[in-house]
Amino acid sequence: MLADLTAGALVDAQRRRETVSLNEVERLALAQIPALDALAALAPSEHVKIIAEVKRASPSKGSLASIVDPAALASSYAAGGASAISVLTEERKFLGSLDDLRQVRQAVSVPLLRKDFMAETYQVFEARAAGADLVLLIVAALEQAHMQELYDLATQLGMTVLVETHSGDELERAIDLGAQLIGVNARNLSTFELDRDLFERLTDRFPSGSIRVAESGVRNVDDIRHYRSAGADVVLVGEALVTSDPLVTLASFLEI
Ligand SMILES: O=P(O)(O)OC[C@@H](O)[C@@H](O)c1c[nH]c2ccccc12
Repeated sequence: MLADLTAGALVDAQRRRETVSLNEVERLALAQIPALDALAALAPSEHVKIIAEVKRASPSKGSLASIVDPAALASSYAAGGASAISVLTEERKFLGSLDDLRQVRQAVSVPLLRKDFMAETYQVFEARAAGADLVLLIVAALEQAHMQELYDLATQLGMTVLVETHSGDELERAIDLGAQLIGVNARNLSTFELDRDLFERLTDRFPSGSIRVAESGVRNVDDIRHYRSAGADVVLVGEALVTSDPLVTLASFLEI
């Protein structure tokens, strides 16, 4: 469940911190070339935009794809027209790593999202140091004042935050942060239940000018159409891409 995933991610960050100190990771973050403008890349347009995810496994489904070369997969996502790429860096259940993110950064020039369970400033600096342009903050995992602190740090580092919600109350909290890029995850990260109609129920409550992201549960082009007709500007897709020919699948999605 969500608390365990977050606790595990914090233990792993603590371990890395023994090798790379907070001061050092901050220095590396500030030495990076500036972050790409993800809000521009994901701005509403005539067709739906896709954030394509590098995802080997998940706690709800187990192994999805071996992905020996994340950079090669990301290159085909970019070639196929993905507007941004999400790289899962959580190690325990999603079998990702920061190294995956670094490799992908070398291979593509579209905005990159570090997808992980972020709960301390160290992880935000790490994301930027590894080349991320965006970070994920999950409202259900964070207390508001702490989330604001992480949000503000990411913004100061030039990154964009994708704020993930799973209810109307969480959406309010995302809006209170000042979030401009807001996601609704169809999957409840505590029960792993999927609700593909949740986005549709929340879509009217997004502030005007915000970018609406529908996350999870896409099986095929009909699911993209469903999210799009409910008002999604962007859809975040993992499993359907890693278990198919990503170029073919993306081409069909981007017609919507
Ligand atoms: O593989 P899917 O069902 O297309 O889902 C992708 C993405 O939305 C999902 O991986 C995700 C959404 N929010 C998260 C938070 C943490 C880990 C993973 C996620």
